[in-house]
Amino acid sequence: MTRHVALVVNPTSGRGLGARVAPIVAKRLESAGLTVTQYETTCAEDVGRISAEVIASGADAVALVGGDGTIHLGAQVLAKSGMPFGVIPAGTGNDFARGIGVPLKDPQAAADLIVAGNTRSVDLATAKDEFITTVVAGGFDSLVNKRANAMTWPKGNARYTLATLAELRTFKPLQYVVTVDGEVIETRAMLVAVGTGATYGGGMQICAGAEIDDGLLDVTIIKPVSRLTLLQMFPKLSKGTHVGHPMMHTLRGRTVRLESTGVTAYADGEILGALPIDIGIAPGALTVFA
Ligand SMILES: Nc1ncnc2c1ncn2[C@@H]1O[C@H](COP(=O)(O)OP(=O)(O)OP(=O)(O)O)[C@@H](O)[C@H]1O
Repeated sequence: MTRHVALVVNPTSGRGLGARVAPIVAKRLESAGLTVTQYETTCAEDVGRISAEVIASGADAVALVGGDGTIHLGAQVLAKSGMPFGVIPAGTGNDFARGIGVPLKDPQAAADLIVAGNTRSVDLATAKDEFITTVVAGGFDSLVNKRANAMTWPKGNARYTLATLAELRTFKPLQYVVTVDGEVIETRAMLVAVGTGATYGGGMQICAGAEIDDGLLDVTIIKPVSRLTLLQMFPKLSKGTHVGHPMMHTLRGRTVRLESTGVTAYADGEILGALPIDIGIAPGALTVFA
């Protein structure tokens, strides 16, 4: 039986990469014998609305072409629907795709995962009535995220580096109360990040070692350090060689409450809302081709 795949494309993701990648993917899926119906989103709301329509239409699978923001929007509808979903990375960060092992720079290879049809279930975090597919940033990293989102240049991950340098000039450690499965930790910190996946910001392994299907949230607290130490850590975060550094405190749990004054949390690269926030886990909520 021919499988019917709905290709939902955010043409603006990755500054137009989504629009460029979509026809390559459609061709690949069709040449493998799949039937493809393509939808282009015109605004953020379209991603969820079209995904819901596609689920109701009885398509066999959805493929989302976009970055982490697009995946976040689609996941709100696709979670717990049982609809298998393929990721075609076309954003600047692509951390969800990275976490599930989808090739990041080869749309044909990403499409081939949908053709092969092997699926797995992955966990989602939950907070403020939203599903989160990667990491919640709450501290210095949310300021970096905010600044990077407002920058138009440079295009790729270098935006996060420049935003980090700019924020470092004025940042002061914050006072937090972090409650993990009822254990209360009162601490000063540069940031507290909570994730189901390991990375954010285009490959920074802030929750290094996080397993996306273990039913647990990974919590990373970065203790107060000098600007120089934090700067020296950044290349290590991308390589994962920061693990074990005394400034890193890591925990795992099923519920996390983050409290700090004046901090806005970001999730999947977009604003989540002001702290305090309660983060939970929805084990195996999303079925992905991988
Ligand atoms: N036509 C559109 N369809 C969907 N979303 C859109 C559209 N135009 C603007 N957006 C907004 O674009 C945001 C960013 O999309 P996305 O995250 O997929 O790309 P990116 O920012 O380039 O990648 P990344 O998040 O991986 O860095 C979405 O969260 C959404 O709010």
